[in-house]
Amino acid sequence: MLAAMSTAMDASVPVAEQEDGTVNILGGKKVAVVFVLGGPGSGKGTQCSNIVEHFGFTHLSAGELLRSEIKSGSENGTMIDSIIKEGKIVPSEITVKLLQEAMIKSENDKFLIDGFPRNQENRLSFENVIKISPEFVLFFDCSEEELVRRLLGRNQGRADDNIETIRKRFRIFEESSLPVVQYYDSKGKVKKINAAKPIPEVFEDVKTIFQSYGPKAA
Ligand SMILES: Nc1ncnc2c1ncn2[C@@H]1O[C@H](COP(=O)(O)OP(=O)(O)OP(=O)(O)O)[C@@H](O)[C@H]1O
Ligand SMILES: Nc1ccn([C@@H]2O[C@H](COP(=O)(O)O)[C@@H](O)[C@H]2O)c(=O)n1
Ligand SMILES: [Mg+2]
Repeated sequence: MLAAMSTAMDASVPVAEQEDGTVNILGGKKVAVVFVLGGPGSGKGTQCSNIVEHFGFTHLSAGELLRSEIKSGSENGTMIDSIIKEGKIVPSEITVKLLQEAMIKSENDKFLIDGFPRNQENRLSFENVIKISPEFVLFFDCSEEELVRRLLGRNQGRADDNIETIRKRFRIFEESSLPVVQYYDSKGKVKKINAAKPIPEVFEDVKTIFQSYGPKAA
């Protein structure tokens, strides 16, 4: 539902109310949000970079935001660090606040939210705080055997890319993240990609999905 309200960001931008009559964290500015999910190492970050380059989205990786929070020496840093090393999921209020700050700071109206929502608590917290429904969920599907190979070969110095934590991350993915994918699937919102193919071939399939968002502005 469009309403002629002014926003803090740009008074000329049309604003949208949610179904419950409340407005989103961007003062009601209409934005496109795509959640990007898939097992650890399925290529979410790799493909998000391609989507940013071709379609002008802003990429917000929940994992990256949490790692930056650790590096910044914030009061929650030590707690976040130990949760990530255990492959567990950080309390939603922390992650949603980081996403909220990043979205408010950005002037873009198209966001890829990578690695989120990781569980139903994440999903509900985003719905309640951010008040934006995703356009769709991009889901990268790949076998665990291939994912282990990729994660052990990633070499980016991540504290969770060791076989012990990788196994824990897979279990959390199955127990907590797949139910979120199933939830959105039941609403017809999941676009599943075969992520076992080489990177350029995966991107060909991704491109087909994003075609309607047009090329990145020059
Ligand atoms: N289709 C692919 N085929 C082979 N290797 C790939 C493919 N996609 C990504 N990779 C490689 O696999 C590793 C993991 O990719 P990436 O970091 O994009 O995954 P991710 O889903 O973001 O993982 P995480 O959830 O751990 O952040 C990287 O080294 C990347 O170069
Ligand atoms: N919504 C999220 C996303 C991530 N985490 C934690 O960060 C780790 C790394 O995430 P990547 O997406 O970069 O793989 C992940 O294993 C979680 O520990 C989180 O808690 N909540
Ligand atoms: Mg990633």
